Amino acid sequence: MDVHVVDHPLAKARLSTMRDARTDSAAFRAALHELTMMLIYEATRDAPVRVERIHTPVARTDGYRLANPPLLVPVLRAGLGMADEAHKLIPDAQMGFVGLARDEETLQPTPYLESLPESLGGRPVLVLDPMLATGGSMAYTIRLLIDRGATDVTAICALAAPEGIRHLEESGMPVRVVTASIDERLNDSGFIVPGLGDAGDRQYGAV
Ligand SMILES: O=P(O)(O)OC[C@H]1O[C@H](OP(=O)(O)OP(=O)(O)O)[C@H](O)[C@@H]1O
Ligand SMILES: O=c1cc[nH]c(=O)[nH]1
Ligand SMILES: [Mg+2]
Repeated sequence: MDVHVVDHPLAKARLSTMRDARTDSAAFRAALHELTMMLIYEATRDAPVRVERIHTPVARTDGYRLANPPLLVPVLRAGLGMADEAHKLIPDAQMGFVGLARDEETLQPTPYLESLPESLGGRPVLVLDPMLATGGSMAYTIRLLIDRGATDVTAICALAAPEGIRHLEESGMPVRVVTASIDERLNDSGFIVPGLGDAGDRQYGAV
């Protein structure tokens, strides 16, 4: 499985702001927005482009646009904080939504929303979720996408735990991971260490 760690100094700075327990919700959301831009930028580096002739005020030249804009799929709640920034970079993208809440005891994802196009054959998909912990939520989401015919899926995560990467690898599903860090481990409560806490709560408040 292809795992790409975006360890650019500017990405590290945004991630450090998110990790810092003193960062308030507004600053956390702002740092996640900026980090999302960097992750999407890297994730689409090799995306095929369509070339068309355009006119500058001075001359004719080649213009470029994405040949096959991806479907963006934020995983609610925490992934919502990545949706608008990803959409700004790829304005032609369609967006689907998946809502999952991890059970605090079993750590299994409980689904509460699924709004996805019926058929995804031939379409790249970018799944947006800041946290890849046990990998259960991401694996659940990717399964929904594969069941609709997706074969080109990229998980865009601010942070990943080694356990989550291993989970996706062992699932055998066709997925690539783009993240700003692979942290040390999960703790006994399934939180990423050192991590940043609960990404949903830090953006929107505790539920
Ligand atoms: O890899 P996993 O062990 O499945 O954990 C990761 C999931 O946990 C968080 O969501 P959470 O369930 O806390 O929901 P929230 O976004 O509403 O806070 C996070 O945004 C992921 O979706
Ligand atoms: O550390 C973690 C693990 C799962 N979900 C989060 O929001 N944070
Ligand atoms: Mg949460």
